[in-house]
Amino acid sequence: MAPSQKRKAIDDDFILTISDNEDNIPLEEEQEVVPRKKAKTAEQSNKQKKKNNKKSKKQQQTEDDDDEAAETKEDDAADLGIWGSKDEDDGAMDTEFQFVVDGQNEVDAEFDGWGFEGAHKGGVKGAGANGDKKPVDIDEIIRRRRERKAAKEGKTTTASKEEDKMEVDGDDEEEEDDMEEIDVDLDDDEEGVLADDAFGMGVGSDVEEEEEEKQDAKMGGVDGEDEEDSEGEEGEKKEGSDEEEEGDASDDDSVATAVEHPDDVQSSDDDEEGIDEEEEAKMKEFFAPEEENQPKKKGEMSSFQEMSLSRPILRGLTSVGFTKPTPIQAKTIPISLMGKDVVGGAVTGSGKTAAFVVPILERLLYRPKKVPTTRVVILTPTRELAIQCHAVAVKLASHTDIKFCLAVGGLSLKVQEAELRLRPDVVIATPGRFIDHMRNSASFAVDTIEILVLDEADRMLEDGFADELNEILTTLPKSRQTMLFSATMTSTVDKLIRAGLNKPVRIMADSQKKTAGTLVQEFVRLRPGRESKREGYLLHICKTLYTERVIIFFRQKKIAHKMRIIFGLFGLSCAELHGSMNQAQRIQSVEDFRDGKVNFLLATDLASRGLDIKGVDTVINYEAPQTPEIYVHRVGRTARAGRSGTAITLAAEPDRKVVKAAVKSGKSQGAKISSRIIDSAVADKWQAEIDDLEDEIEEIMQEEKEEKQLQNMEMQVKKGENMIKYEDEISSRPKRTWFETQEDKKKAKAAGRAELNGVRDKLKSKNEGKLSNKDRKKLDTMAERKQERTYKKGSAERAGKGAVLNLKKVVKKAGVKKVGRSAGPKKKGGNGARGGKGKSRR
Ligand SMILES: Nc1ncnc2c1ncn2[C@@H]1O[C@H](COP(=O)(O)OP(=O)(O)OP(=O)(O)O)[C@@H](O)[C@H]1O
Repeated sequence: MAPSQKRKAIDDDFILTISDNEDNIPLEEEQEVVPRKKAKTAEQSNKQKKKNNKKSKKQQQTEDDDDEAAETKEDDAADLGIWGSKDEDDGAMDTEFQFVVDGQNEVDAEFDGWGFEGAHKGGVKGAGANGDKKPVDIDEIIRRRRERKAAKEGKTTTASKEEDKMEVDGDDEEEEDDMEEIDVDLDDDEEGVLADDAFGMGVGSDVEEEEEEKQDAKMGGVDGEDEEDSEGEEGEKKEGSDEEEEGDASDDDSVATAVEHPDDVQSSDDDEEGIDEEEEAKMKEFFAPEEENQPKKKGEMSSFQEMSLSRPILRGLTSVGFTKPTPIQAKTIPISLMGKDVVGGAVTGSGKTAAFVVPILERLLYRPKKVPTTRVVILTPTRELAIQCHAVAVKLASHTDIKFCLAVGGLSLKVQEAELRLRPDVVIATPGRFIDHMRNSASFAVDTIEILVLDEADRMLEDGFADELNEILTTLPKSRQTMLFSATMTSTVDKLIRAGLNKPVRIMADSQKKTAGTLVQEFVRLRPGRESKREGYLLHICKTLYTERVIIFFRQKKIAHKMRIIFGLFGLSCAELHGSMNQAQRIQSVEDFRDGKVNFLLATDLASRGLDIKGVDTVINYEAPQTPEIYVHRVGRTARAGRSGTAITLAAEPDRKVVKAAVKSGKSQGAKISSRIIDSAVADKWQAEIDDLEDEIEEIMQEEKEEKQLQNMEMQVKKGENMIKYEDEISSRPKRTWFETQEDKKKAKAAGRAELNGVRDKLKSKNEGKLSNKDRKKLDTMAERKQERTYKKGSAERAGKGAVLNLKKVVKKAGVKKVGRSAGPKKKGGNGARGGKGKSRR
């Protein structure tokens, strides 16, 4: 178990390494590397390194070996600084900070972004080989149907009828709206940000609808019934025994089910708005003093060379084209090298991964090597993210002998067990699979872990992961260094306590920014009653406006899949990415999109966090996500690393709350926000085209279902045969155990859903376990939205007076009744992992 030694007090001048074993020197060019003892000696080694590093030619010019030049450079750096010349160091990214994105001479010729090699090597399951489930190919179904149809009609054409039609339509369309893009001030009033009539402000809030409300409430089933549509985010719950048998068992066991919408319910950004005195005091107590995260001199760390990094690490950085640290890297690397706990936040696409990977690698260079030992664990909420993080780490460590193991669900347990037996230095995992190995892989021990990283930490600290995280945190040695990162990093102490941090240094780069400065945010307003035309709007956008390198986010798998069929029918090349797919399919989709084989990636929030796919030009939100935080992550898939990008959100009434928050936050940071007007007639025309295909869509779904059933049957037969053939071996395998019962798992899943969707339980807890009529109404509106019943008429409208009257009434009402802005229910304190009781392990 955990070694009992306590973390020593840290001398600022002394940079901790994983080991102080001086016999251990990095793999290559020994003479180049000076094992670090004191920061002062590192300065000398820097000079040596710089000499040998062609990459740093520029710096070399200014910082030659003589002290004078070095001083001049230091002054220059202090003037410019990564935080800008004029600023007081407020943590914001220098507006002049430039990512050096492409064209670096020494970037590995083969380097083309992060790949999924790790997953392929890790024995990705369900790839269609060895009798595994093959994906059912929608395009193939569409093609077959067309061929059949053509044969029936005596035609030989395989071209899409719809395509032809659209070509005819195309011309007038271009002339129509087309895309009157204007910079509209969405902030029509102080309070509202959006106009009173924006996004159907009145719809769904009319008292006269109470009757209907009750009626709807009787329909019930807002929760439960949605299980099937549930969102797959981490999807690790069923791992372990099930996974091995099922192959892709964890695909539908999501934590993050999209069920409810936070419309009119406090969102978490409300929670965090305005830190009260109590919280401030807690923060002061919890975090290390502010000065500890300040570099000694401004601009001190404006290059990697100045961070005393060893040559193999510098070479790794060079090989991926990182010449200059981003602000979060510049701030985090020196502090992390000291062994301090870190809570880090920086805008999406600003290089957080390297911010924690680089210091880890640097420290590992000096580890004792006689006995291979696993010292580092990096946990992420999704498999794709872990695979990507593994790729980044492997690439950055390409000039070292550091070993990695990728331990995520959906990849072969056996391969991972074999790798873990060799005690790799770093394990990159999703929580479920990590626990599985902790409990069931005999040769894997965690009592040697010295560093733990939680990537997308705010997500990991949510209720859905609570049990898993507690299990991990209480098992890992308490003396570890812990680092948390996210673009939406919470500073709320009660939440952070869970992570078992020890006086963490809080590093918030780009603190005033929530989205990248290079991002343009567009909103397409769907007025009341037009929500049912969403598909038409989307198709119009994808056919005529944003036609390549587009990720489209959906809240439900079901809708994403339907849209995938529609896209196929309209000749748009696309791939899906959600929790109903097995791991091989998920990886295939990302690869197809990354490699440009398809233009559109139709994804759920499984893909909203962390994915770094080069050259994504556009993110489309088919509807607003559940929370402003998820919005930030979704739109952060584009405009990364200094590149430009556009996010476009279809915003109807149910999206109002999140859109409002996004606009408000965007405006406050001076983001580029505009309203895109799309002629409703055009959207209607596309919608009509889609509606005409409704039967065909149904039939395709049916055909797909039958094909899947057939495949399942074949798999069952194969499984049965294997059972007979290898009965002895299979029955002699020790049964894998899990720390949670099925019941616990269900609860955790429900908690995850509630936290992500953030609504029903909060509402209930507000009112002693009961839902008020008003709250029920909100939930019903959400349920209605889910059922795709799109617009509910008010009594005025039913009486033929039109929606306007309704709206007026609401506006009038709003004038009388001031809507309060409460801080929202405060969550109780965390579990305190350090002091928490660990469940006994086998
Ligand atoms: N120092 C650097 N110089 C140039 N490019 C960099 C540097 N550091 C990171 N990048 C690039 O920036 C991109 C984003 O990095 P990364 O994925 O780590 O961002 P992130 O902050 O973790 O984003 P998210 O919050 O979305 O997870 C990557 O493509 C990476 O290659």
